[in-house]
Amino acid sequence: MKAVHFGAGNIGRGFVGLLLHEAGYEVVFADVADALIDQLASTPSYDVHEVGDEPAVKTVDNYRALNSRSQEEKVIAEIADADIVTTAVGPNVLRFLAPVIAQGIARRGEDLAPLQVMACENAINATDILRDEVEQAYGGAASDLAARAVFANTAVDRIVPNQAAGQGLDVTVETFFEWVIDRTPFEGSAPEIPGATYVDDLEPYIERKLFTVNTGHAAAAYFGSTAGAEKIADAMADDAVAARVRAVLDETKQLLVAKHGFDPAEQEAYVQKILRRFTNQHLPDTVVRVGRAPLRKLSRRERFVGPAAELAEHGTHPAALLEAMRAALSFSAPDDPEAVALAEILATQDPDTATTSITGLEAEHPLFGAVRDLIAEHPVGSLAG
Ligand SMILES: NC(=O)c1ccc[n+]([C@@H]2O[C@H](COP(=O)([O-])OP(=O)(O)OC[C@H]3O[C@@H](n4cnc5c(N)ncnc54)[C@H](O)[C@@H]3O)[C@@H](O)[C@H]2O)c1
Ligand SMILES: O=P(O)(O)OC[C@@H](O)[C@@H](O)[C@H](O)[C@H](O)CO
Repeated sequence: MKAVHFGAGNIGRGFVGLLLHEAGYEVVFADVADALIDQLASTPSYDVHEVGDEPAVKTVDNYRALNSRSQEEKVIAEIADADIVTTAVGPNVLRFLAPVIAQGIARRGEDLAPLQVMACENAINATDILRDEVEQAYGGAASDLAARAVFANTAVDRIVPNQAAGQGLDVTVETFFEWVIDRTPFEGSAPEIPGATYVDDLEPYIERKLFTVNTGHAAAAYFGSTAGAEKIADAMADDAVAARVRAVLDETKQLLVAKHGFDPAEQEAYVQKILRRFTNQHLPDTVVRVGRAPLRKLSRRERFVGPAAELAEHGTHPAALLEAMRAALSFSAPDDPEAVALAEILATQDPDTATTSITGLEAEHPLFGAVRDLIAEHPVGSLAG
């Protein structure tokens, strides 16, 4: 069994690659980072260090590595007879993978089972986004594509920080993980991946994950950054930050319970567990990594505006989520292109225009005015701190 996995970064090596390896797949890592691919190609194994209450070390071997830019033809050939394609590259990068995946699918022999494609990104229905791009790039008929490839949405959860320099290919991760996969597209032939959970309706799970883990995580990063913390665990050790994060998760809990019918006690236990994960002092995770790409995180269907908009539509003023958005608007990370672009938007666009360009909210939306007021705190001509 062979899997082609795009994105040999933190979650690629520390989670998806590991689980596919443990499921018995030979993993072909495809990435554009030259040094990383060279190192993977010349190293027979790497270790995943799980840190926390029950630490463990897992070794990943039986993999190969290709540069998906300079060795594109080889990647296409690998996809042509692979069983699975997975990605962990970031939602905005998926469109760049689509032409390669489409060509690989087009070259598959008629006798092969459909390629199983799963995007493992933090975004609602990331695999649908990838499928739409692959459809556009695919030369043949849509029915032909549907016969050759199956696309399933997933929700992946494991905190994998940026790795220390000098650590080589080894990855430090938390012990917790969850991989929830939509079973329905596979029509009875879902891949056997020990540790993965199959469900018939992914929406509640992906929303619960994104609007609890990622909303809370990003809130901790932005409140923590404002309070001067560098690490997420240190931010959460600040009682004022922890209380504000908790208030944010109270609001998303209200939405998730009302919308998806989660049992309130079960959701509360989920929240508690996640808050504990954020305090893991063994995990060297930073506010800069977790707060990365603030424009993506402040966009319409994402972890802040998504739940806040739905609460506002149902008459609830999402005060804590708005506080988190206020902190996000001031997020300063000079090496993060989106943080720089956000500051530029705030410094150059009037509040109405900036509200639309940052959040995608419609001017008549009940949340628009409250977000506009936050944005108006950054007068045109100033640069966000
Ligand atoms: N790190 C986590 O805790 C975590 C957990 C769950 C989900 N995720 C999601 O997984 C995805 C990846 O996150 P990460 O933390 O591993 O990031 P990362 O930056 O560590 O890894 C991304 C990798 O993708 C590669 N890449 C970029 N463009 C590419 C391209 N065109 N083709 C092939 N490879 C390309 C990069 O070189 C990098 O190695 C994101 O969507 C993230 O939200 C991350
Ligand atoms: O990857 P992002 O930028 O969408 O979000 C940053 C973190 O919140 C995220 O990577 C978490 O560590 C992960 O989603 C945990 O499962």
